[in-house]
Amino acid sequence: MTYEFRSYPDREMLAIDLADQLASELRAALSHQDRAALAVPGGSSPGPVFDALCAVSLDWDRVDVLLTDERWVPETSERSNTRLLRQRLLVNRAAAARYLPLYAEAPAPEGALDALAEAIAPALPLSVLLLGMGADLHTASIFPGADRLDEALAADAPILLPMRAPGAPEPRITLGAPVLDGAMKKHVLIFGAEKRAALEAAKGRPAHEAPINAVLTDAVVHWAE
Ligand SMILES: O=C1O[C@H](COP(=O)(O)O)[C@@H](O)[C@H](O)[C@H]1O
Repeated sequence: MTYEFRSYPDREMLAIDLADQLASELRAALSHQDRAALAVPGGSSPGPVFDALCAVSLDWDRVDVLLTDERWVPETSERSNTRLLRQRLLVNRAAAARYLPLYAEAPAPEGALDALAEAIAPALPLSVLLLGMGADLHTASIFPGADRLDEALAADAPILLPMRAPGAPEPRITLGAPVLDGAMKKHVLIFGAEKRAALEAAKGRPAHEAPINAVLTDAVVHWAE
């Protein structure tokens, strides 16, 4: 597993530069295919990247945008990744993109899983993927110790899986590792010394202990303090 590690002087420069790279890769994908699919994380890290990316000029109406994972909470919740996306990415020029949701009103992810996966399937493979990572080495909602970890990491994992984990306060829904790993371009966004050290310490560990390792081959990791 080899990945490139890019260190930036600060988070603002990282956000601008990374948004620029994502935009270039989307443009390149759109130059030889009708539509491109962009998958992005939720959580606390990607907001500034979204702020820069939503303003770039590209054929957004030919871009499908989806989350890598969602917390099973309504959009009114502060913890909703969809809410973040609607506020910070699906605005400005990027408002023209087609959004493929990872949440529907149902008491649990199992109640909406098939319909959500069916809508995503035609947009695959992902053209451009941006992932986040927790200090526990989870990525998307593939957590160490999660109930369906083995299933999510398997070569024949479904597109979408429900997930429950000790480190996650609510049920989750997540893209499976093969869909993530199969993206044409892969980027991981991490901030802070703790995550950098965790990623370094993850080298050589099996993916069920360090899920991030399932998606790192040929990825670019973007880091700032
Ligand atoms: O819960 C989640 O966590 C990860 C990492 O989030 P961060 O707040 O540490 O940046 C995120 O990538 C994922 O999409 C989200 O659901």
